[in-house]
Amino acid sequence: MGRRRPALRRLTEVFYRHVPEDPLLEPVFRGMDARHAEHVAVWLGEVLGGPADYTVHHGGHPHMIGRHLGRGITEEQRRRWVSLLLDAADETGLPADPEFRAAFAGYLEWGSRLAVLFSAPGAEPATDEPVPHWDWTMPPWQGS
Ligand code: HEM
Repeated sequence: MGRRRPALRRLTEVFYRHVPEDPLLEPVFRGMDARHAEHVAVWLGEVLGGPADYTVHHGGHPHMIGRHLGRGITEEQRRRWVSLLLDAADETGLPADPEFRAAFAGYLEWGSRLAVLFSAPGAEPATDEPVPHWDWTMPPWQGS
């Protein structure tokens, strides 16, 4: 998935370019770290089977958890985050085959719901876990 890094970088760049225009998400990301988009692209690459660069260079799973702690992400914000990221996938021409998009949307649903849980006030999530690996098993559709 190292070869997919440029596509994921474009994805997160476009996503975070739109975030300041979004009233629900703008306050969440105000003052965000300038390298955030790049780091999230590296994270997604590792999750989707690419090199373990987030684990090796960016603090791995504990760092990702730490960046969400105490933020109190709401269901509305989570839903908008997923929706904007899927819009950015279209805008940047990420592969549109049903199998990839189903897996990608599934990961975003799963991960963003966890983000709501571990960003809640008082949550004490385990941090000593590896970066997850998302796989997909649907074979390409053979219909005519
Ligand atoms: C699948 C779901 C998600 C993934 C994979 C993800 C991934 C990440 C990663 C890897 C970081 C740390 C970046 C770094 O190392 O600098 C991060 C930070 C952050 N995330 Fe998420 N995230 C998810 C969901 C969300 C949601 C739903 C929100 C809010 C609506 C959110 C808000 C933030 C914020 C505010 C930061 C800190 C930004 C900064 O660097 O200042 N995340 N996320």
